Amino acid sequence: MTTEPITKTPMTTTTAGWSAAAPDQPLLAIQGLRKQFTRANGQIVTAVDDISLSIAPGEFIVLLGPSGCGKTTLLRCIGGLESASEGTIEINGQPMFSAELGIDIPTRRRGISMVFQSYALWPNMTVFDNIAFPLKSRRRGISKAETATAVEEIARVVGIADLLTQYPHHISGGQQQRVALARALVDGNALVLFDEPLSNVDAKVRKDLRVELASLQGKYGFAAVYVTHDQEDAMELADRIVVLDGGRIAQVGAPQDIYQNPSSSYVAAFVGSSNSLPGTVTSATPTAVTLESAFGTVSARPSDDVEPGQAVDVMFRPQHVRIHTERPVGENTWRMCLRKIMHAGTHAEAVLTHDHNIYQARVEVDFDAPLDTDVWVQVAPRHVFAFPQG
Ligand SMILES: Nc1ncnc2c1ncn2[C@@H]1O[C@H](COP(=O)(O)OP(=O)(O)OP(=O)(O)O)[C@@H](O)[C@H]1O
Repeated sequence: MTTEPITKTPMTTTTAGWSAAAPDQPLLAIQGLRKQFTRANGQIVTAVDDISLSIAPGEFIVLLGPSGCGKTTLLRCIGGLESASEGTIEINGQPMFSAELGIDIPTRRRGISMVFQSYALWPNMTVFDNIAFPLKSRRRGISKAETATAVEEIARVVGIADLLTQYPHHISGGQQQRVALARALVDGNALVLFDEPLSNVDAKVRKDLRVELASLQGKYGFAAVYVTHDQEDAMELADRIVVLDGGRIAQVGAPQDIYQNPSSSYVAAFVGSSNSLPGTVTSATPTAVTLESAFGTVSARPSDDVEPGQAVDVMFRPQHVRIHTERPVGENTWRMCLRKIMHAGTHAEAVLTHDHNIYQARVEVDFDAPLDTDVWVQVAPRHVFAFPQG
């Protein structure tokens, strides 16, 4: 597993003309970070558990995982809203936090911007003043004219130039989030933290904002740490996804890499959809894993993590399932009953059952076969994973 940053050349200046980090050093370096909370009943929760991660200038990192896996706590530690219990955080080579050395630089001096799910706009300020706020609160302020230029530029880029005199409660949720985005970007900080910023807007606006966010990042070159439990956000936005499980890193990698080579059944189930059933390994060689399951003998791709006799989760993705009405030649050919076809616009999902268990296969929109009849299902061994159980 790599926790090193990918190489990507960011722009070295941003909206307000600040310099980003040198491309050859990580913008953000986290070492051995741990955060424990004590609940009201005295129970200790380890929300972040020994996380080490480096992020390159201009890199877009998504922290992905189910509720309670520690995404927000990790983000809040980076932002200085939470003090970790152990470990270090450096931004641009400068220590921001060290439990050992007692360093804990306040949020406003970390050189970061934040965008929250709740927008967190000032209700009594116009859109203009909300966006201008970070510039006005700088210790060495900039002139009124420079502020106006910066605000107008970023408002134009995020598509809210006509709303500058409005108050937050007079504009839509999607527009409010654009204001929050503009406020985060106007200062030109090289690192922007996002905490589920799209979860309060409807699906269409979410999609639009996601595309705009990606293009803004391309334009301004800021690095991002983006928290979400939405795998579409993660797949579309991330240079690298960090999948968290119980406060620990389960896997780090480029979206396609994680999708195609998940390291565990936890990751396979969370990134992309998958079918799964239990099995027992009968042989494991450098070229193949063979196992017994409710489907009979199954051939899976090779894995260093399993050995004969081991109980495993057998997993395969719906888009790798082929459905045939006549028995095809080859391995991993199973008889299933076709129960339903669910249409989803560009494709369709066939719902199949075997021994009362449900499996899914992605099919063409025009796929047609009689329901409640038996079909043959085939999955190439290279698309079948065998993961140790647990
Ligand atoms: N202030 C707190 N006091 C006690 N426990 C906390 C506190 N904040 C978070 N936790 C616990 O730490 C763990 C991680 O929480 P965190 O909010 O970071 O998860 P998350 O992945 O962001 O979840 P969600 O997606 O639901 O926001 C959870 O078990 C949570 O209950």
